Amino acid sequence: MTVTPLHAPRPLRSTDSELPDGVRWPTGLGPDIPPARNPGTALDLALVRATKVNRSAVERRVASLGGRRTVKKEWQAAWLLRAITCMDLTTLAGDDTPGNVQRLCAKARHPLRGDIVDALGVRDLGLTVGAVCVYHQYVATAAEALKGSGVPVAAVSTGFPAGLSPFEQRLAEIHASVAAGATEIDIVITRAHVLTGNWQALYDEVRAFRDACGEAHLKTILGVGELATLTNVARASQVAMMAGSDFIKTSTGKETSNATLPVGLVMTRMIRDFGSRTGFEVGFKPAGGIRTAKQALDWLILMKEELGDRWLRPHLFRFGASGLLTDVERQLEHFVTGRYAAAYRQPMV
Ligand SMILES: O=C[C@H](O)COP(=O)(O)O
Repeated sequence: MTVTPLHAPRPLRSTDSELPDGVRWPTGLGPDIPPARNPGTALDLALVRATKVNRSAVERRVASLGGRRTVKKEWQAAWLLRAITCMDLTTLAGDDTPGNVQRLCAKARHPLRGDIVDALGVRDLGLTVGAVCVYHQYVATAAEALKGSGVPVAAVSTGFPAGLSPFEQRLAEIHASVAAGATEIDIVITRAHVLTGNWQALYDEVRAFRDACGEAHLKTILGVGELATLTNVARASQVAMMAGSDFIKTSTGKETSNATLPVGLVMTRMIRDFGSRTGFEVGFKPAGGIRTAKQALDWLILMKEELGDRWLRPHLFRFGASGLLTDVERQLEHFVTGRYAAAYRQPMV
């Protein structure tokens, strides 16, 4: 199959009618019904090898997205609230401590300052982020700090970020994080399997990680900045879904190039194609370098355009981001006060 920019443009305002009225919480999208879990399929090598991506077509389609929709004022505030609910609030730093993980979890429970929440009139929503994402070392700390909040703990795993530790060790890492309280596991693939076209090895690896996760949900990080071509990104996405991934995720945040819209377009097209062939809805998580509210809106527009409203919900969409909430909160403060605050007014930890 070839990825081409064939998606018909949609009118701007009419399709926004399912978005919230003013800053009142979006009720028009219906409840966030979890999708049936993707059990995976057999590896379809013929399909994988036949998949090719036309880079200039992808770039044209991405360029057209900016003009397709703009969200302003109260609509923008509502979309930004939505972005918060889809955020995997992340800390993956060498200097992480139990103290800053606990403070991050407090922020995850109450992502916006109380005065902004009240000014927006959204206190009764009990707004939280989608998850907190940490190294295995801090899973138990985060699980304890988030107890009773309904916010899940996600652990990066399997030798994150390079994914090159011994295979048994990578499996053991998943088991340990699940035992410590992680209900979402973000694994990294062996990029060499993609670069050498060893799709069977990639499939077997992701399948084994999925089995090790048990009930925990598996997010498969492709490390797109190290996969050389968009065709490889498309093929790796397919194999990851065939092997039973619940989500496919762009990046670790540690590569030179991380989440970009062209890569996002390719991966969402693969999700769409997998869904139409199997009936299973796979989630998408762009991660790495997403720092501004404007970027968040661009990603939400891409999701709405390419996959539809179900992918504007945390069951099927997450941002992996360590710094995004600061700017989102700043923009929401501007919306309610008309002034921009300094970033230190929205401390993360
Ligand atoms: O999975 C999440 C990423 O590591 C976050 O990357 P970031 O620090 O660039 O936001």
